[in-house]
This record gives sequence, C-alpha cells and structure tokens, in this order.
Amino acid sequence: MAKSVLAVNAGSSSVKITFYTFENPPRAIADAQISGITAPPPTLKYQHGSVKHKEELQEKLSTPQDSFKYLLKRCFNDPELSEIASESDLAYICHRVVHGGDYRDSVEITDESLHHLEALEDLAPLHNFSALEIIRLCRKELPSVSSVTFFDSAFHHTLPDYVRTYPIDQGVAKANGLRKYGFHGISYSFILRSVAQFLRKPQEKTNLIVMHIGSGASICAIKEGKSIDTSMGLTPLAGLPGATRSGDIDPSLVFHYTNDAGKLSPASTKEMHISTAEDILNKKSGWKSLTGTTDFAEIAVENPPSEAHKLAFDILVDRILGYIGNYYVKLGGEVDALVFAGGIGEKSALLRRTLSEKCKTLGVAIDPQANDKGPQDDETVMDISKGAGKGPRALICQTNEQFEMAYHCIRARS
Ligand SMILES: Nc1ncnc2c1ncn2[C@@H]1O[C@H](COP(=O)(O)OP(=O)(O)O)[C@@H](O)[C@H]1O
Ligand SMILES: CC(=O)OP(=O)(O)O
Ligand SMILES: [Mg+2]
Repeated sequence: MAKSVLAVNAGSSSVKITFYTFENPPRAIADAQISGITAPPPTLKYQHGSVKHKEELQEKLSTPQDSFKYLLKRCFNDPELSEIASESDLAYICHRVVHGGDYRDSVEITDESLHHLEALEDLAPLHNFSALEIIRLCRKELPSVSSVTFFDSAFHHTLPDYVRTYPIDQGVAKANGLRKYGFHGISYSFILRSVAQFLRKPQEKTNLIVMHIGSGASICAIKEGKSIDTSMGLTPLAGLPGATRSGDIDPSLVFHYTNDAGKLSPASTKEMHISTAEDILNKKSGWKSLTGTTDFAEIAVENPPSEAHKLAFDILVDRILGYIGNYYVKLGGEVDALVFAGGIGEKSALLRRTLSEKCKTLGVAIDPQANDKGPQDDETVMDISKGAGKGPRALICQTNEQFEMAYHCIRARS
C-alpha cells in the first residue's frame, strides 16, 4: 500500500490533522480535529469517507501536544481506517509553524534545522512552542518518518523593505530580527492559487485583497501574485483584533495597563517564557475581553445580545475597513477580488454583507442570496458578486492549510 502524508496544524486552541494520499494533487483520507483546548471540554471532530463524527471528550487534553497524541492514536486504532494503522504507513509529516524567521521555503527537519527553529522560539513563544513540541514528539515516537515544516511567514518574503522595516534603531532591529514578517501565509498561498484558477488568470497577473478572519485574523494585499503588505507584524499580535488578541494598540498602552508589563507572566513555563504584557495582549484581549465569548458566531448576529457584542462587531468591521482602504490604494485600485476566508470570513454572511456595503464606493456589490447561502462543503471558491460590476469581485474561499502543506510536500518529492 502506498504511504500517506500527514499534515498537522497546531494552534493555541485547536489541533487539526489530515491524512492524504501521496499523489498530485493529494486526496484527503481522514480528517480529525480537537478544538476548545483552552475552554474545556475539548470537542473532537472526525471524518473519513462518509463517516462524520463529533463528540465532547472526557479526557483532559490541556495542550496541543496531548491533543495531537490523542488524535494520532485514535486514527491509528480505527479498524475502519486500515490505510493508516502505524508509523510505517506514513511517508512524511507536514507541520505548520507560524514563525519561520528568514526562511523563505519549507524545511525538512534535521538536528541542525531543529536547532535553528528552537532559536526562533524566543521571537514567537506563543505561536511556535506547540508546533515544536509536536515535532519533537514525532521525532521521538515516529522516528522513521521525516518531518517537514511549512511557515506562515514564508509567503510574505516579498514585502518591500519600506513595509517590512520598523522605523527604530536599525542596529538593534537587525541584531534582534525586529521587522514585519506577516503570517497566515500557508493560507494565503492556497487562496491565491485557488482564486487565480477560479478567475482563469495566471497567479502573476492576479491582484487581491484577502481577509483571513478566524480567531486569529489578518489581511493581505497581493499584487501580481506577491504579498506586498499584510496586517500582522513581528508577531501575529499586530493588525486586526482576534478572539483573545488586541491587534494594534498604542505600544505605550501596556505600561499604563500594568506596572508588571515587562515581568515574566505567571503563564510562563520552564520551557516557554512570555512577558505579562504579551500574555495580556495575546490571551486576555480581543472580543473575548469585550463580550466574554471567543465565539464570533455569538457576536455576528442581527440583534446582538448586548451593547458590548455590537461594539466588538463594529470594532472588527472598522479595523478591516481601514486595511481594505489602505490596500486598495496601494494596489492602485486594480483589484481583481476581495476574498473572504478563515472560519469567520467563510461563515459569517453578516460580516461579509456589512463590509461589502461599506465598500460600495469601491464598486463592490454582492448578491444577498448567494451571500446568505455561502459555499457548499466541496466548493473551494464561491463568487458572491452581483452582476459584472465595475469594482472588484467578492469571493469566498474555503481555505485549507493542511492541503496546502501536503500539496507542496508531495509536489517537491514526486
Ligand atoms: N457562523 C459563524 N459566524 C461567525 N463566526 C463563526 C461562525 N462559525 C464559526 N465562527 C468562528 O470562526 C472562528 C474560528 O475560525 P478558524 O479560522 O478556524 O480559527 P483559528 O484557525 O484561528 O482557530 C471562531 O471564532 C468561531 O466562532
Ligand atoms: C498566525 C495565527 O494567528 O494563526 P491562527 O489564526 O491559526 O491562530
Ligand atoms: Mg487558523
């Protein structure tokens, strides 16, 4: 039996794994995910063939590493999933690593590359720690399978110097790697390819404003197939607010918020050091801090349950609009499409409608029925534009970071 490729997407609150056939393009064999790790009980979603299963788990799975172990065991032990029963059925494991520093491409894990990635952990402890723990676990427990890492930041290596440079002392900046990196690039790469194909345009002639709006949210300006600006920065904290992230604030705010801003946060562990300010702005802010919920589905409703819910919605809309205006101008008004992606961008018809109405001046118009209906499960790109208007088209793209990793892993090796 041909070996499979496993793609792992570890976030702070969820772990998603998908097994693919080793063919070009890859075909998904099974998909399993655990979400709600930070808000127990964790929920398992599991799918292979026509089997779809969802359950709340009794197990205490408080880290992405434990969740990954659980998912792997569950898939290996499923008698109905005979293609994947042990280590020997796997050819490669692809890992999503958010921060890749100066890496422009994927990296096969060796002792040396792992050391290099461990050095980067200091720059992005909150985002890289879980992925690296899972890589270390795979090397230990599945030693015969090669791990390949794919970086969110790699897609943005084309940012011009005046976009990536912060106006601070350049000696300090260079010595410490302090620049804009940008994230969600695995997703943007999937979206660019899918949307260009949908529009029947070569990627190098495609100009897009893409919104990846999930519990972490960012937006990207793509000119002739290249990222020319994006809202996240040195870390995924910059730019748009998220479920528990503040997004852009005046950096001085942290010193007015608490005198302990620079001290080590109690959330730090022996292996992972983060400051109190980073902990507050990454984990105790965003729409959770305004409304008490991380679930944007409770916020994006016609009649919000409270003023705070309405405020959280209005803030996200306002910040996204600021970037759309900015990027529209940077792209010289030559924008093929505004693309909605990410858990919220793909599912919230209200957010799409609100943003589209506010972008009327750019010639954006959507078909309300198509927008309310949203895409079918197997519909990667859906056009929700109304008629052939003057402005950019409005598209929904169901992004797929696991597929993107497996696709490139296999393409480079077959
Ligand atoms: N129907 C919906 N309307 C609005 N938001 C939704 C809807 N369904 C799911 N979401 C939101 O999508 C977000 C998760 O998106 P996702 O891209 O999977 O996030 P991440 O990868 O950052 O964990 C959650 O905030 C969830 O509340
Ligand atoms: C980079 C980032 O914020 O990732 P996620 O949205 O998956 O949390
Ligand atoms: Mg995500």
